[in-house]
Amino acid sequence: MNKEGSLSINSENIFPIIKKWLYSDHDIFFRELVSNGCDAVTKLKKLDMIGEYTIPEGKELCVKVTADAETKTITFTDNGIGMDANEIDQYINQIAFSGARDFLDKYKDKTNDDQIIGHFGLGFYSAFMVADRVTIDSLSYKEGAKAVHWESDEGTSFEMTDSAKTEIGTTITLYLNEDSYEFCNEYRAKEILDKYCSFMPIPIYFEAIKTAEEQARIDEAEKKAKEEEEKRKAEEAAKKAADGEAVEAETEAEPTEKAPEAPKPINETTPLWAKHPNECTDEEYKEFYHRVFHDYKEPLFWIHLNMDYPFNLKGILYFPKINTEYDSIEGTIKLYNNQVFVADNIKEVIPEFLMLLKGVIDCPDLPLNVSRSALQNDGFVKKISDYITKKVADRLTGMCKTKREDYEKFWDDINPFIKFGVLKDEKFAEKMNDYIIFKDLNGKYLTLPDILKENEEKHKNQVFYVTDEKEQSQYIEMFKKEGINAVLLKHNIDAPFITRLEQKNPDVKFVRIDSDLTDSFKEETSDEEKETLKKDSESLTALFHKALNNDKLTVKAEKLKDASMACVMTLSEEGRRMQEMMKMYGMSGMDFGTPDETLVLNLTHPLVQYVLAHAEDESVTKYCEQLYDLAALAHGTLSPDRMSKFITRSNEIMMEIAK
Ligand SMILES: Nc1ncnc2c1ncn2[C@@H]1O[C@H](COP(=O)(O)OP(=O)(O)OP(=O)(O)O)[C@@H](O)[C@H]1O
Repeated sequence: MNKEGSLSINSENIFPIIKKWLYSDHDIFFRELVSNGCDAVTKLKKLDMIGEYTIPEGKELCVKVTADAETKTITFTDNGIGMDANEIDQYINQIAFSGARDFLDKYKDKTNDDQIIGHFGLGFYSAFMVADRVTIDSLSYKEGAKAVHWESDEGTSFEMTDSAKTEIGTTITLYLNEDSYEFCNEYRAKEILDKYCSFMPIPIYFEAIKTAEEQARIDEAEKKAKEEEEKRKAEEAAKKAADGEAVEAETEAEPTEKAPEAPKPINETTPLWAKHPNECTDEEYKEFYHRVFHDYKEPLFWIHLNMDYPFNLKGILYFPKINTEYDSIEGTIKLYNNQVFVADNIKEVIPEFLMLLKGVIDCPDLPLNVSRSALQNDGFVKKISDYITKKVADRLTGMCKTKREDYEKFWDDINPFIKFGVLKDEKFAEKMNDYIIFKDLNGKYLTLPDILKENEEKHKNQVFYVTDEKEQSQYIEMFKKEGINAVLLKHNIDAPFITRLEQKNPDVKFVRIDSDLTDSFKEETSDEEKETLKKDSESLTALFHKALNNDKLTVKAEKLKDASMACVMTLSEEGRRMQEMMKMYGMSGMDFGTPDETLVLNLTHPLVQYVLAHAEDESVTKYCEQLYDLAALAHGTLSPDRMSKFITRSNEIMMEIAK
């Protein structure tokens, strides 16, 4: 047999397009060719099942990939169904190439922003991304079939002749072009196979052949190591002999040559997600998590998705443990199509907030050979995404209802995720509404209605919160002394989250613990005293403005119950939130001035009384500066300049005491 033909593809048009398309993932040819091999094996197994073919006893059907760094080739061999000359003509010469051409025609004008998900659909043709010359040797399972050799240079014309292949199946050989030699490197090839093929349904074996030079280097190193070991032993024996110790003849038998271990497939043909949840143990879930996500920490818990109808979807979503409250949370959702890896974090299919989790989703029904924008508008895809969201919400609310202890235990880790979900997804928000809890100053968890009820009497519809336990410790102490509760809201997500809560509950107001001093902290004052307070406030304001050379600072005099505190700084809630928002939108480089600070001076404290009584003294400036800095320090840090002045001044004050 000898057949030649033209594939009627204009390489000048097509190659630049393909190269552009696959610029970032040239490596997908591994996936396409290995999965073609798996398909061929699956088909043969089906024929065996329906009695049209009998797989010889003991024969393992598999795919073998060999990366040969010496000859710069990669071969993909399967012992599946095989193809005869007609089939190659039909599937490769016509369908494969026309398929690739259709694909390119359809997408050549699209920009990179609208990429095809995972580049599905290029199939066999993707081999030409990395190889100038590709050959196929195939023997069909059909009785009396003749083996065929097919080859093509550049992918534009082909030649078909007889092949010497004797085993049923197909071998595809890629003669890599110079730009693509990296793919026959053992480690690179293995890395790509791990990425795409780790869970394909047929065993895949990998073999690497080193270059002659590499092999010679390895042999040389082994020889050297052996010689050194022998030299060491001889020296040891000589030393013992010199010391008069009897030198025992080496009784140890030479280690018997170990039989070489049978090669192991690189993949797991039945991944955990494909099993029924009842058949999986906690240990298996954890092991899978560590292995797939390279996260040494234990996951908190997981959700096994297992759906057959109305669409087929399987997967496992893990809630990861977050290292510290400052960790940015970034998950990975790996998308598979029938155990073939497609890509990570496809936001068109997986709701954005779920991308903070780690997990795998396998959905064979997904239309993957379409562009991203098409996926986004696809009703079916929307259903999938809604289903996943619902499952996650059900699991969380279920846990809150029946295992409240667990829910509270996980809350610190999972709350940023839930809050992000509430902000991003209205349906999720609706479901989670009654299951948002808040940790209070005593470490107890309360719902919003619980907190409002607690505060009903003195602070109706107000929720006090802490964002930083260290910086706000002075206020926490005050709150605790007065028996007023507050909740911890320490994550970045909390700022937009409480804004949302306020929008949804217009009566409720969240105020940070340091934003104001409510009447609860002040002594009761008669009208007369109020008058004096007002006057004192005015005098102190004038005094501090002059001393600090700052007219803008708001100064207030109060009679606080806690007599041990001379002064406190408060920051207006609104001003602070506004500033935080600016920061979040990346406008932090701009100067927005200090947020509305108020220096509250405690008139029950002797120091404040002293300042008031000695307004004319020269030393009073120092007192004012020191009080102002102390109030600011209790609330965070000072600027470097202010800090050095503070230290110098503190030393001076101590020197005065020492006099
Ligand atoms: N290793 C193989 N063994 C048997 N048949 C094969 C093999 N590789 C390819 N084929 C045949 O060639 C056809 C075309 O392959 P190609 O990879 O281009 O597209 P596909 O696998 O059908 O689709 P896609 O890869 O886009 O999902 C296949 O459908 C199959 O019939």
